[in-house]
Amino acid sequence: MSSSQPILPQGAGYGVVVGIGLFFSAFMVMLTAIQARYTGFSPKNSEEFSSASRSVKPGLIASGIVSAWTWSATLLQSSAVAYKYGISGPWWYGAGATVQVLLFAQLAAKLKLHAPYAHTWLEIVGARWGNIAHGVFMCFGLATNIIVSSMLAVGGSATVTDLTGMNTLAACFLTPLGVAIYVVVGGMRSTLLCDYTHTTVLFAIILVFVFTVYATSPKIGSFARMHALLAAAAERTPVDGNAQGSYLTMRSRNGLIFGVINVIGNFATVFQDQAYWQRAIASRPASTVKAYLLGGLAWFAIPFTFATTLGLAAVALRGDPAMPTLSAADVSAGLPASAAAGALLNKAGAGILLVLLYLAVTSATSAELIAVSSILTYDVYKRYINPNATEAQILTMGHAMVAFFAVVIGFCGLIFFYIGISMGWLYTFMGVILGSAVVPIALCITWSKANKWGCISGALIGFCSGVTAWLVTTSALNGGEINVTTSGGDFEMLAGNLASICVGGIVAVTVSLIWPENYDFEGTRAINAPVREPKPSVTERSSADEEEDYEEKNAREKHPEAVNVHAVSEEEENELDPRALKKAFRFAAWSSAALTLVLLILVPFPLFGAQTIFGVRGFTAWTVIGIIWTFMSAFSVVLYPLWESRAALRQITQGMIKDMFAPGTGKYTHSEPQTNEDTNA
Ligand SMILES: NC(N)=O
Repeated sequence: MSSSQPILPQGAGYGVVVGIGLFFSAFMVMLTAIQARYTGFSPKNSEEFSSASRSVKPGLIASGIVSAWTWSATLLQSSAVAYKYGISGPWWYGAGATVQVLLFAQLAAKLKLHAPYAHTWLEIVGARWGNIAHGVFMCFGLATNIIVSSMLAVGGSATVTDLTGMNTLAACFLTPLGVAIYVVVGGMRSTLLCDYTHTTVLFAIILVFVFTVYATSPKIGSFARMHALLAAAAERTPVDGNAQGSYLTMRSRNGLIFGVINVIGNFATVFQDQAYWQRAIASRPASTVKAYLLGGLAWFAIPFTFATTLGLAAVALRGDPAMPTLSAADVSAGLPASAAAGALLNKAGAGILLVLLYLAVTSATSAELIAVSSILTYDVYKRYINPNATEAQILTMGHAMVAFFAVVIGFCGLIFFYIGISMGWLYTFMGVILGSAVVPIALCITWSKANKWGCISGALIGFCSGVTAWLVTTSALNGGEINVTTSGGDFEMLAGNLASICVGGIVAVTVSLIWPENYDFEGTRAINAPVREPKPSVTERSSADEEEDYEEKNAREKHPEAVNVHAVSEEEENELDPRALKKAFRFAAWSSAALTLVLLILVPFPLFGAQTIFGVRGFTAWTVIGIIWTFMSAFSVVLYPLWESRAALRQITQGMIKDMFAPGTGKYTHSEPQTNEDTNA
């Protein structure tokens, strides 16, 4: 790790790692109690625990997407590629991992259309294609969760060790265990609320670094000075493969290679990670597409602006007495950001980076824990072990699996630590073993003609091709030597990623075109579909029914903006109207395709082709656009969720005030009207 002594004491490491876990556990207990008392939602119900009763509004879902998609790598690896390739690194990291979330909006729309009551994406695969497909794709799904969680553990623990000297293994185990406590306590809805608080602090800290680097730091302090320092760094050590060796150009061969790897790897980790399906499942049908488009666009600003700030600062500060020398292994471990934070702001910089990192790690880990718990509960326990499981058994299993996976994450971190695999290596490797299932999974959910055996064989043959291409390229380029270092090269990983996703896609599509299925999705629509009791006829209506109607009418008159629980589910039922969902899908398809074109082609390639080296004005404009984008992101995932939940917040506040002045009167009762926004509380 970096050559200098840790900037913070070990106690700070334990304090943050254990303290954040305990703080959020206490916060969850409080939120859950408030939620149960004033809104009527309680995670003691398994539907509420795993899918927040499918009722969450788009701002909070977008915030949850941003939070789940902000990994340790989002901050550390993006800064590492800025450090290695210059300004193209943050662009390729941000754009190359945003488009998948935008495109996922299409899958989310299809989910609501084809399987509105599913708990997991694997239930859809199982209902359409049976146990073999379910088993094969479950291996890909769980492998995705394990790789992502390991990356969180490995990246987070390397940085906490570097900053504080804390034992890496202790960090690997303590982080997921602390998160497991609050996930078990709160379930999906509270996890989304926790994500919201994490995201809020995350944006605040990123802006602190931005203003430090570009406005107040005596070491950099302006765009012009950063530009001059980057130009001087390129004079001393030109970047191999960049136009004129400059850090200030999008013409970067290795930046582009990283971009391609990034795009492929992140398709796998969105499309086959239950965490993103889970947010679509928790979302209200009418606003799922909006949530994913908003979440994707908001997220882009995090790696782009953070890495354009701290990753470039790490280059600019080379030679500064406070800046440690970074080896290739340090860069692969993602340490440029923490080195720059310490060099700029000393202990304060290191401290806030540590908090930032741990917020990112814990919120992404919470998403992974609840995702794996849902798969193990619904796709293993309920499907294969106890199909007649009761509500209580499902909930107990959900809790147990959260704890189990937290321990698994600790062990994965330990294994990767001992075999010397870093976060950067895992990040570029993920597409090699996961990429082959991307197209088959997308086809299963969206295309009636997708062929079962075409998709299964596509995923398996693509996997073998990816691993073979990766190893053969490693051997060919390194004189037959295959080890962790040689196999982690740019071309080696590029070959494996490309072979995996392309072969998987080509086999699945070709077989499906030759032997098309004609699936009507009736089987997937039936998954967990609620059994509706017919409304009693006028003659069968009891006086209790009439009394209920009378109360409902009264409540509506008193609260015109509110509806009761029955009305909410009626509204949700209306939102499942196929015509509206097909329209939402078309909107998702056009807008996500257009944004993908802009982010991956229209912006980077003209700059790549023109070999432009940014002058001070160009660099300033580039960075200021990132900063403005960051503010807009913060508004949409921090302020917008508050606005859309205003009625629920008012209801909770009123309940608390009532309780304060007349204890016991503020509690939510079933007959009390529940606002639309309650569903977001
Ligand atoms: N979530 C990512 N790829 O940072």
